[in-house]
Amino acid sequence: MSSTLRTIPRVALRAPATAKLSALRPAPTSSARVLARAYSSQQRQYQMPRTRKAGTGGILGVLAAGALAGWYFYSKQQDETPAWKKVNYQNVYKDIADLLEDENYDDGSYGPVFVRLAWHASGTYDKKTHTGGSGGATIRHAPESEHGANAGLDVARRRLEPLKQKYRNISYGDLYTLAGVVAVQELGGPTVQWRPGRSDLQADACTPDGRLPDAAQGADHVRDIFYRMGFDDREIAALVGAHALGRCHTYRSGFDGPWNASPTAFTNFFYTELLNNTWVPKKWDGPKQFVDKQSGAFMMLPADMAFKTDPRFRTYIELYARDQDTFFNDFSAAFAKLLELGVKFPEDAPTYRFKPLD
Ligand code: HEM
Repeated sequence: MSSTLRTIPRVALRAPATAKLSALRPAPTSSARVLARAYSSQQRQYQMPRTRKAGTGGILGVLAAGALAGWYFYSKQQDETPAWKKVNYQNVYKDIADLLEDENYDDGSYGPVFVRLAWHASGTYDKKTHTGGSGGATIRHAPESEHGANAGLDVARRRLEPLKQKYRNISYGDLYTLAGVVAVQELGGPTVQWRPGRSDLQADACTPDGRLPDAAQGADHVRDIFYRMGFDDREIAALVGAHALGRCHTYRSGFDGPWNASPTAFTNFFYTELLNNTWVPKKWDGPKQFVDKQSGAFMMLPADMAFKTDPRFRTYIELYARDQDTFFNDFSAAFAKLLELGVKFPEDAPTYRFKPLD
């Protein structure tokens, strides 16, 4: 077969099919010219699609190559962008806000338990060793997740988990702290500055048990715990005002009941209730706690009572009870500081102050 091919002249091999056909063309009489035109137009009709096909294919090829190159450079650039920069935090804020309400949970809101999650994720910080804090989100790992003080916070983490799946570039540390900010703001509290850029750590970075306050103790213990984090008396007194929110659960901490009648509204009621009520020990077989003498419906922890009895704390309790704006300002600053304890933020991490939703 190959030898047969070799015997055929190269010109014949290269000659287009049209060349052979033109050799068969009749003499150019006028009718023949018509025929020839018809023939050549037939040829054009036959050839044109081939030409057009090749052109479209070429353009498509160039476009595809361009798109491919564009995609390559885009994805390369995306890969080099740190994960925290790929998240739209305003959208996360909105999605967290949408998770707050649930008429079947507690008093109808996950807000209080989100605030507690943000606080317990952050309140493990030790300024001497620079360990703990919200940076690594170690609160989600055992043994830290199992520390007595963290009982019940799995509920908050589970509620937030779908958002971690939705925004896979957000760190748990950013998600948990932002949830605290959203809850404070959406329940009517002050706006709170917040920065992203925390990087999650593994279980080996868990902090030892005992870094969070023990509710059964008094002012000295409370100071030891909060001074270790780097707070002063005024900041401590402002932070504990978060006990306007939520309630104690016997099946979590052993204590029982809300601090006031509006546990899903961020107010200065912790201070007004603490000062204006007479608090008596609750008669029950649970841990020592106090209830208001009048109705017995509201409670105070022994550690809460220390803010009334300790003279230095009491100054601030009185200030915040009569001046909600000052409380809001001080709480906002102290809470923002709490959420950032020990976190090494990227230099270009922006500071957000989200607008509360309507
Ligand atoms: C003196 C220091 C503190 C002590 C001893 C303390 C103790 C407690 C205890 C025992 C509970 C009940 C937990 C349960 O049974 O579910 C609780 C709830 C709560 N704590 Fe504190 N806490 C302190 C400071 C703080 C701070 C600084 C914040 C926030 C800035 C905070 C926010 C909350 C919130 C919002 C709840 C309600 C949680 C819910 O409703 O699920 N606490 N706290």
